[in-house]
Amino acid sequence: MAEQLVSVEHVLEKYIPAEELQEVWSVLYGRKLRCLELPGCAVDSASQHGFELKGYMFDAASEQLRKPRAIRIGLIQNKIQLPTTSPVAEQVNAIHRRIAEIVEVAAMCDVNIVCFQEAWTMPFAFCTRERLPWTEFAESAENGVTTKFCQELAKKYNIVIVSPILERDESHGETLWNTAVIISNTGAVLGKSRKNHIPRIGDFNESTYYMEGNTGHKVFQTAYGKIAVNICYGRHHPLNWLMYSMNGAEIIFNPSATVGELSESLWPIEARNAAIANHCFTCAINRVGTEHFENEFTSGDGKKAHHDFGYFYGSSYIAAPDGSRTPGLSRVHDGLLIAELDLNLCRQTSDKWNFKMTGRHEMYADELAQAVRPDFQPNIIRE
Ligand SMILES: NC(=O)NCCC(=O)O
Repeated sequence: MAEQLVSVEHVLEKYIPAEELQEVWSVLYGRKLRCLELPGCAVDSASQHGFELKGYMFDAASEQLRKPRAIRIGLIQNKIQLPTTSPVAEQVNAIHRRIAEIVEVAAMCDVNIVCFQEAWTMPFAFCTRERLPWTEFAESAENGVTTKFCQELAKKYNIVIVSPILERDESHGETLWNTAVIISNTGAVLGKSRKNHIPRIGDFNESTYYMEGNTGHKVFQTAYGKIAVNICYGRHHPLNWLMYSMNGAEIIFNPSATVGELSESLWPIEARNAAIANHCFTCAINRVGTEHFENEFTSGDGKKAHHDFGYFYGSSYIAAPDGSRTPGLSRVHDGLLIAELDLNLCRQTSDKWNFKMTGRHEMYADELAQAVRPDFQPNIIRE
């Protein structure tokens, strides 16, 4: 089998002549971002623990009345640590240990907010449709072992943590949800945001496991800025991004689990477009690796029964309101992507492009209200 491409950026850097590379970066990525100088101890630790570490800076123009609002965010992408047949508690513990190593490096780099990938404590077993053992990975958002683990890290490092888990909601008949828990830098659980849109495509048999979210489009005021979480498949829905932005999100995280054949060509477009359209920063995070399941499964799409989803292609990246973006993390390795953002760029870009002012939302609201009615007739004029 041919070796997997590590990243598109590697190929560009290898083959584009140096004198043209800068312009190619600008055309493809908006502008060439400055690299962050990261402390030697962080670089050493990332290399010792075998994960990629990259850092970039999105600056903004200086203003007379507002100070820069520079904060650092970190996105973590990773493989599962143990085979999917290992005992559940061992799998969870092993992933906790891995994430603790990476968060420690984030803290060395003065990261203020860190976000993990979708359903980060478990293999993405929702392809299988089997209940046990996968539903055993579900935990309380308020006091499950993973939330407690994150609370300790948050307090230790004074860091906000976005922790997307499979949630078991004991107050509502043990209902399962796909939920991001937001843990404040004080260690308190600030709240939770559930996945609104559930995929019904290919092997993504997720509706077998959990329900469409009922938490709307919450925005969380953290010590470092206003954040929201649009989980995975929600990135295909422009109105989902829009509503987080309407509630004032300055950064929208998009923790995901998606595979090459299905979505890799959409990946660089969707979160980046959302950053542009909504005058905010967006953060696309995807897991890496291929996860093997003991029992074969099919998905009613004519494909022969198989044991895995295919490869999760990583490529996590951050996009800014002005359309610029970081290079992606690798398609194959665990990694930590750090960016320093000046949040003033959100309003500066909004004042320049005026998408919020020119949005005509009242017109869409009226037309959408009609379009969802059972007696709706499309507005088509015919001769
Ligand atoms: N986890 C998830 O929603 N995946 C769906 C596939 C995709 O949106 O690319």
